[in-house]
Amino acid sequence: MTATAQPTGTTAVRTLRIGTRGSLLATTQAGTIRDALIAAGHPAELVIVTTKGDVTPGPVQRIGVGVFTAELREELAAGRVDVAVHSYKDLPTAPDARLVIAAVPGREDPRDALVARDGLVLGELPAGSKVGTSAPRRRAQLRALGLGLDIQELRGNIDTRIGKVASGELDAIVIARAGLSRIGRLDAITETLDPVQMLPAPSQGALAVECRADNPELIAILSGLDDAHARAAVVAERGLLAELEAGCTAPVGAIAEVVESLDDDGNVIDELSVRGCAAALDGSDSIRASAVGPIDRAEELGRAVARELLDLGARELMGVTDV
Ligand SMILES: NCc1[nH]cc(CCC(=O)O)c1CC(=O)O
Repeated sequence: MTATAQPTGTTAVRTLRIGTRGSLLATTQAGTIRDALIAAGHPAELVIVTTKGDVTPGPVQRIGVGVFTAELREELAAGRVDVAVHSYKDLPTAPDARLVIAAVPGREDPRDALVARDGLVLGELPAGSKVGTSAPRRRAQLRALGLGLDIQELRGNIDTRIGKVASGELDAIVIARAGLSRIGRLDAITETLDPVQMLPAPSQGALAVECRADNPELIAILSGLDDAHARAAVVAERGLLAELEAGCTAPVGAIAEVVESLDDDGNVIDELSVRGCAAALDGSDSIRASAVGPIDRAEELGRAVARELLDLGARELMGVTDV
């Protein structure tokens, strides 16, 4: 903080306005940031911002990348809110020069989860089972497993999605485990999908805490919420996505994890493991690549995995259209 910063923990502190979407998931996520700021001595409150993604029906790949985050970013850039909390995976890969992601807090489990009727796991679903998901990445990877599943469009908030299994409209859905965790519905999960079968979306389960780039005092306050390992993982996964020139609606999965390895002298050190995949939307093929390297070269590692995917034909594969 600079010498001109207001003293904290006193009555002189202005309440920080945290912009969030109005869904239960979004307000719960933003609520954790509000609570952490208050605990650190910075009064904060939530301000609900309605986004195009909240009011437009239809698949996200048709309404456009950034539908959940663009309005929130405009409110932030215009100074109507001080902080925005996003699901990181909903942000476009292109940076917004007016803003900075001042914190990537500790991340939830990034994996996808299956919510199926009768407690079934993926391998137990009979061919022809109706499985709801509209993310092209999930659709492509599910098809590539060759289980003969009937993949159906699915949107709406988490409760609506789970409700379609409870009502019998669908046999199962695939959804981010993090979302269920945040709203206290882990009980609905019948299987957490191993990344060997289903690689999650780049930055799934992570939050982006954003503010204006011209506010160093606020950046300093928010950086107290940053988790170095979560940030490194997200930087690698997003680097992979950016190198593929793809967005959150592309059939691309990635996961980066901090793992322990031995250095040349036999000492245990933390490294970053990065796995990525690109799949044809029709499930006809999918390719994978991986790398392990220093945590402080996260972006480079992610981009290197992406280049390997490109060498293996990712561009052509991602061009295969839906069936
Ligand atoms: N695109 C919608 C979205 N954005 C963030 C989450 C879940 C929470 C997260 O990944 O952080 C979801 C729902 C889902 O993919 O099932």
